[in-house]
Amino acid sequence: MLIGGCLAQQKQERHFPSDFIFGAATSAYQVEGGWNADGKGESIWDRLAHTKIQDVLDQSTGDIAADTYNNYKRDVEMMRELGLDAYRFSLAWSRILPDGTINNINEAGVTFYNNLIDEMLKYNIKPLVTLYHWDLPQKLQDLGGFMNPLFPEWYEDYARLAFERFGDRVKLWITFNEPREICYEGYGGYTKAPQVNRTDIGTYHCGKNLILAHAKAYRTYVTHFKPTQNGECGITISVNWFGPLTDSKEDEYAAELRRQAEWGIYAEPIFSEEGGWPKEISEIVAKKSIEQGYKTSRLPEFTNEEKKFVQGTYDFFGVNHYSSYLVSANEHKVDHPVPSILADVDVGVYRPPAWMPSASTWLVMAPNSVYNALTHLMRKYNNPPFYITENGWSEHPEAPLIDNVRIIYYRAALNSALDAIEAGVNLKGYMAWSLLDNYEWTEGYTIRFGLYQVDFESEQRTRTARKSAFIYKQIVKTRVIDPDYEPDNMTMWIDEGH
Ligand SMILES: CCCCCCCCCCCCC/C=C/[C@@H](O)[C@@H](N)CO[C@@H]1O[C@H](CO)[C@H](O)[C@H](O)[C@H]1O
Repeated sequence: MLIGGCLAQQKQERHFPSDFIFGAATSAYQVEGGWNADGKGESIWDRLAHTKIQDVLDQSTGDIAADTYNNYKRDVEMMRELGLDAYRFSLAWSRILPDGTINNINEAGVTFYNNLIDEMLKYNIKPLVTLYHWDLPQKLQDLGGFMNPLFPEWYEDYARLAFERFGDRVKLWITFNEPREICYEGYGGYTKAPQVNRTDIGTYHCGKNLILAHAKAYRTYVTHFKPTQNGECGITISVNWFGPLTDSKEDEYAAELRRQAEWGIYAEPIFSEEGGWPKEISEIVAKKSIEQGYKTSRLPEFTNEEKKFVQGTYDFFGVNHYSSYLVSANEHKVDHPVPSILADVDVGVYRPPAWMPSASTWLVMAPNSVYNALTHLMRKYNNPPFYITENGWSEHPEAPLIDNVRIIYYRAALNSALDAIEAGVNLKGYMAWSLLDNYEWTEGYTIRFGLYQVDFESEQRTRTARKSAFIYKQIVKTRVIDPDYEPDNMTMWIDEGH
């Protein structure tokens, strides 16, 4: 089209599908507070925050956090303001089962989640419920937690109760949030509760028990609940992109090994046609284990029966994606504990300085990040239904409400998601992390991810919409990413019908 003698750039509006689900995400320990309210039992994060306060950057706890336990109606109002289709939150296992076992149900805890779910459904907001988001009942950790071979049975009992009590209204279930953080950081390392730090076997033994627990819960859902409740059940895996630093074969192989270490060991047994652990890392760990004097591999093998039991246990693949890294076979290596999973794969990781840093050391703004991760998973696992269950940008507490960098990040990530959809990725939805500022684990309240700012000094934990909330609201409403959209002001409202 020619206007004034020049070719006018027509805005090529790309739309998200009309049935695409936009939402936001949180987790119980990070937002709820009420750490011991109404019969709730102690979790491993209560224990860490209360006994290892020196390991938390600002010596804070999640005892109150954003006080969602008392402010959930305000949180639902914020979901309405954003016009969300769905909201992802997690159940605190120890709020429902204080000692972790099915013998002692805390009805007050069940009531809290029923109230939250009912308030959301009043306004047609779909609950996307994570059964486990890192806050194991301490009483189960006292028995070994994820290292105990009985863990899959404990977890299946808990999941079954959740399906019984909430499954009439909850149609999207996530068994675990981020096996990597649960196992590698919590059992193979020290950076997450319960800080077991068994670098040699923690990641691997936790990983096997977690995967078996996931499969038990999934099969229980499909057999006993799905026929009447018609919901879907999946798992959320932390899938940041790890690509080769150069196009050399060594770096390509090194990148594949790092992907296997970061998320392949959890995805392959569930989503791959072969099942079981990824071949390359399995062979490496077996060889190194024998060289190191172990009688058997530090990565405990699945039996053929277990492999079959785990394979195909999904209705969708939940992807938590934030950033990318470049992997080298020989450069940028750092010392890792020996033995440990990162020493096993023995590769280097690099991020170009041009990739803008956030407030989180691990999170930088990388080009085509969502596209690279999702198209790789599509090709590797035959394009299962995907939900991006977390994606977001962090800033420091003093950053202004006019959070223009977060807006750049979200627009780039959502454009990359559209690129992935156009490439054929079966992407069904996107959950922004996070609805509101929350307790960022061992970084306490020093890191902020919220579309809504939380004043943690105020009694009522006042929530205030950041500019990014208005931008996200517009994308949710129009299903279009308009790079020029600017809100008229910073006063939030609820659109009719929400
Ligand atoms: C100069 C050094 C260059 C190399 C950098 C070091 C190598 C890093 C190796 C990659 C590590 C990536 C770990 C990142 C994981 C995150 O994606 C994951 N932890 C996100 O978890 C979710 O994060 C949310 C916001 O932080 C929130 O905490 C939520 O509960 C989590 O599910």
